[in-house]
Amino acid sequence: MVDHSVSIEDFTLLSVIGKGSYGKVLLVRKNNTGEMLAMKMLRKDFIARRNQIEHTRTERSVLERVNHPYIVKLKYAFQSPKKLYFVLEYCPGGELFFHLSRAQRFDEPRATFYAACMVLAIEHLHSLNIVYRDLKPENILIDAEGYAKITDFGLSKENIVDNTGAQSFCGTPEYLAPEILAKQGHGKAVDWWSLGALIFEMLTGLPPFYTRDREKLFNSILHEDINFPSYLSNNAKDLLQRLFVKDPSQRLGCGPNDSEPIKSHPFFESINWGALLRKEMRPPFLPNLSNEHGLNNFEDEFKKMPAVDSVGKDS
Ligand SMILES: O=C(Nc1cccc(C(F)(F)F)c1)C1CCN(c2ncnc3[nH]cnc23)CC1
Repeated sequence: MVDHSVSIEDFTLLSVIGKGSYGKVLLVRKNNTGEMLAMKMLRKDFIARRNQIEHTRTERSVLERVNHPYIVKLKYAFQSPKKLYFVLEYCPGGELFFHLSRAQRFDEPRATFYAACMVLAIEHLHSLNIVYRDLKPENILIDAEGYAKITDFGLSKENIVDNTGAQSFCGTPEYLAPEILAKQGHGKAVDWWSLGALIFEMLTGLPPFYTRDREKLFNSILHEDINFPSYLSNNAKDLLQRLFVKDPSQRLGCGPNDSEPIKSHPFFESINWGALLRKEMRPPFLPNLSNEHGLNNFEDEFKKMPAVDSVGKDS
């Protein structure tokens, strides 16, 4: 269970690793154990203004009871008059997005490995009747051994949408399933669509249906078929075709066995699912941790910011 009895004094703030207008993420050390952790600080007024209290509370309560090797653990949660603090396990490998943008694209074994970690994480959330909805490279982190984990949802940067309404969908829409855009509600099948979008982007370097024009993007997600680069393997193309089915009831993974037909697809033939769940499969890439605490795996723009207990302007 998450410990609520700690306070900011129990931590030494070391470096900024993520920042937005309403919050930031710091690399911190827990003073009594020396443990390195990621502390997410959010401004209450910002969340309240966007009536995200309920959303944040439910997401947090979800996170508190989830324990899985490929889901970032929430270790501590506490608050001050103005702020909420969530202390999560630290992944020194940084965001998957950081590595994907530098590598342009991943080879199939690497993409398959990260996708398989995500299949197990999503399968676990679905077993708790939780739909993740937010699978995208920025929400996937690499731990010290090179395994991929999904980060805390509901508190991630995209989930607190601005209330202009213009951005009525959370964050970048590339991975949104058609049924979300068509406002037909969304069940577990949306996560399998997003898995397809993640695999596509890891193998090609671009999200599916990539266009700068938001309107065209929505229309193509809703109505167009995806075209696959010729270098994709037949297994990859076949799996992606079955995940990019617009009708969620016909999509792979939407049946009563949820992830089973996905795990048994030839694209994942190299994965020993039991071994992976026990973290006994060797990751394809070891993050470079030479620089202290792996900070080389985070954007430079954050590192020059002061690591202080303040968020936003009026704090
Ligand atoms: O949250 C992030 N950035 C970000 C960007 C804008 C706004 C905000 C918010 F306002 F919510 F604070 C956050 C990133 C994702 C989480 N990050 C983690 N890195 C390492 N270990 C981790 N363990 C858990 N998370 C991480 C890297 C940073």
